Amino acid sequence: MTETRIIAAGATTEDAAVEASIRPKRLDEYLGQVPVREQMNIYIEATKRRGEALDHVLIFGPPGLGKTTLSQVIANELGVNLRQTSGPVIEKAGDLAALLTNLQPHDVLFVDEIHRLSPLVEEVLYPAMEDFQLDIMIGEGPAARSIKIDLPPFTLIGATTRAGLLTAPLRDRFGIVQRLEFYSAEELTKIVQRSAQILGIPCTPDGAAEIARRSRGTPRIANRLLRRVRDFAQVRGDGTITREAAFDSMTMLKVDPEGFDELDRRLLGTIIESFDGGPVGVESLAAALSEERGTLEDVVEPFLIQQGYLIRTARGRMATPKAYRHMGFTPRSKAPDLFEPPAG
Ligand SMILES: Nc1ncnc2c1ncn2[C@@H]1O[C@H](COP(=O)(O)OP(=O)(O)OP(=O)(O)O)[C@@H](O)[C@H]1O
Ligand SMILES: [Mg+2]
Repeated sequence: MTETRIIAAGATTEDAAVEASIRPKRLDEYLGQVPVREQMNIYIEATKRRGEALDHVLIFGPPGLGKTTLSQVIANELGVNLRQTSGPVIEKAGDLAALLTNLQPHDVLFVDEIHRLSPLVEEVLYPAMEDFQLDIMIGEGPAARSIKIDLPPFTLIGATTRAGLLTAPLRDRFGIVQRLEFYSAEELTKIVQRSAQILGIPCTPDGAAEIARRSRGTPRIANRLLRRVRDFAQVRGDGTITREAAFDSMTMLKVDPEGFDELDRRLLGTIIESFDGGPVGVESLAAALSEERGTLEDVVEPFLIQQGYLIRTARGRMATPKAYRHMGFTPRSKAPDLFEPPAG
């Protein structure tokens, strides 16, 4: 089950409790994501000087990379209120109207999972984003009429795991689009060190680096592994997270040196063993793994692709020679033609 993966990128309740204390609040605490940070710094500064609302921001990236955190950092740096909601929660146009009419000028409305807004709600959002105007129907039947309400200038920050899930008209209404990338081991080492310091966990640089290396490029996973390794270090050692403590506990947790967990390995193993290395369509793969297609696409594949273990071709997913070697197989000798047209 995805939910029980130690390195699952989704948030657990325990994460939520600890995240409150270690979540960065200012831009200079938001580590890594250098281009994003530099750009946002300029946009925020310029907006403040002009005394305007920041342009609407779309943030996309796999789970746990810092979308919610960035939206909070932006609101903090702007010195405005942040209202948080999510796509599936806004059921009716009226729900959105209630949220928008309660905003103070320049406030930020954060809509998580914005790709899950209903089409009706989206329609209402367009003029709100473009002209700060609400166009809503009140009443029903012959008595129905449309009214216009002026809104305070506000900033919509939308977050989604994949930009491709958004409708084009919605995507076009965001002036700023930021894509979060997986973090490097060096960046994650800094994140682990910062969290360890806040939580009062003694941790050597080597220990932090070992945790970082196995965190699948994801801060949420790094922070979670830090807490698990702390347990281990407290029970088996003197409480200090050393490289050995990190190494041993992660062996016990079955997080491999690449940060892959069981689902990553099952996915690569299945492509190699059951589908001869691919190409295999994502639906067949999901069925073979008894996982949802969305989980594979949003959570598992992005990191494997970024790390060069998996490629997407017109005909499906393929395991790379690197994947064969990691899984203990000999790579196939003949490189398949990647540009073969899709089978009829
Ligand atoms: N740039 C960063 N620097 C330091 N810590 C970070 C950074 N980004 C994220 N984190 C840490 O990782 C945790 C997860 O981040 P966050 O909740 O923002 O991810 P998300 O992208 O919103 O995930 P989801 O898709 O599940 O909503 C945060 O609590 C925070 O402590
Ligand atoms: Mg989030």
